[in-house]
Amino acid sequence: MDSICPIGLQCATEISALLSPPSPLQVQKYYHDLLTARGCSGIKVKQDGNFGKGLYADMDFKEGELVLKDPMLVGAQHPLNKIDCLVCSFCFCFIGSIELQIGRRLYMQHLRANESHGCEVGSSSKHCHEMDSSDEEESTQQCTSGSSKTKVPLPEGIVESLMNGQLVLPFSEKFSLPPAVPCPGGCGEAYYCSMSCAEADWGSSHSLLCTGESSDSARREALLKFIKHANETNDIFLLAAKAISSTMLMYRKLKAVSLEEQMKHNTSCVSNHCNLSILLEAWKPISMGHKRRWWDCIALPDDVDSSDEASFRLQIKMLAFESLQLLKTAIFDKELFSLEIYGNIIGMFELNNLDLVVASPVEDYFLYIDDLTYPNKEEAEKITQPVLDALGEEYSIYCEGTAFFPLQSCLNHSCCPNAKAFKREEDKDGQATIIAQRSICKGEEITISYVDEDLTFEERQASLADYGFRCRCSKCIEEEP
Ligand SMILES: C[S@@+](CC[C@H](N)C(=O)[O-])C[C@H]1O[C@@H](n2cnc3c(N)ncnc32)[C@H](O)[C@@H]1O
Repeated sequence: MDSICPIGLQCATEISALLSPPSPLQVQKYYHDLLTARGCSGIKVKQDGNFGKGLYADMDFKEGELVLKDPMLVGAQHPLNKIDCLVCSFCFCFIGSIELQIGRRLYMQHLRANESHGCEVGSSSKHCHEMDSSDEEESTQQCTSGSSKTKVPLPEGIVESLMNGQLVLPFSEKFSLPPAVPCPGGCGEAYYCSMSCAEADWGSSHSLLCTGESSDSARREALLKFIKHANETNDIFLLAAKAISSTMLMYRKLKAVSLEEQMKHNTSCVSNHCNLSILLEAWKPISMGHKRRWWDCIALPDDVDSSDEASFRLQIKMLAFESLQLLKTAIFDKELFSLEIYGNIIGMFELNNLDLVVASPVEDYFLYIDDLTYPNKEEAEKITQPVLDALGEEYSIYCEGTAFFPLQSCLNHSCCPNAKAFKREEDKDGQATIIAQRSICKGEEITISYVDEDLTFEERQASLADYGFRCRCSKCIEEEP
């Protein structure tokens, strides 16, 4: 990041500016502008409650009414889920064709059949919060999709024909998907539903994270090491890399605009102060999220004794340090993004993120075949039944990942909430969807439950400790022994 932080300086001013929380005025303006830009009416972000900022109703909502659809700021598909679902790396919609989705999944599973699936280090089950029980069941498929207990493999040639489009499944044209557009950088990892998604991703973060031929080879090597480390430890590092890359790229864009303006008006502003304000502008969307250092806020896993807490937290800090060193070699070589900042970005994801879930069209396809009548059904099933047998019980798997949503992350918790982050059939599109659980009056704070509302008082408080607070809602006060 040229001239923000010249080599030799320690970037102390910049680091402390990035770590300082935005002023209430800046917060108010950011969310006002965001809601206006999205044409989002009926809600407001306010900061005068007891728990920092919160989301408030600016109109009455009826029970079951949609309160908010919130597109993500930054999100990523879980690495293991990439085996099962080919989705646009920017908007996460399914791409290719029904045949490609199925053939690719069978092929990839075959390749991985003998590989062991490691568990993530330092990952928290909280990323699953706000899912209803049926979603939880579905989400476990990600870890079990390798199971071949009930599967009858298809011949390799058939799998290949599904992937290369030679074998067309009956009625699949009714479920057409956008063709897969490969990453313009040639990494072979990212695919898109359109050129506009490819360009948007390239401009917002992928140009710094692409491992394709067009990237410098030394950086590519470093990037591959960073990605491997994240895949083997915790994929939240990939999300942090996206957040940092998007800040760096936005800084460059804003700097270029500022230089152009200066040239136009024949003025000059090359001071560090000028660069710092551009940097803070680029950092603004990330600066707004509630943050704590990752190693301070991560929940202590059940199998770690409280007497070992200090060493566990140190281990997590070391893991973040390792990841940051790899990332620095790959995408920047100065000291701007310190361990403290990296820890705060990851901590922000830990405290705010929601599951990213997108429903698979493969499920709709097989349901359609099942609903056909004689003789179409019998004819179609001659071809589709062996495919279903090869896929096994989990014939359809959702795209799953984790994402930070700028407005949803303003919602405070209550054990008797008035809203819920539902994943309804029609809402499985990668956005956060907030639905009124009962009628909500204008002016009321909108709350969701971060944990299962049916847990006992003690269980709820134990789960909420992961978010760093004890709940004092009316239900908790009533139930407190
Ligand atoms: C997802 S954020 C919610 C927005 C947050 N209030 C902010 O200022 O950005 C979650 C954090 O808000 C605070 N919080 C949310 N609900 C709370 C509650 N019922 N009691 C105390 N703190 C709460 C906790 O610090 C929690 O880690």
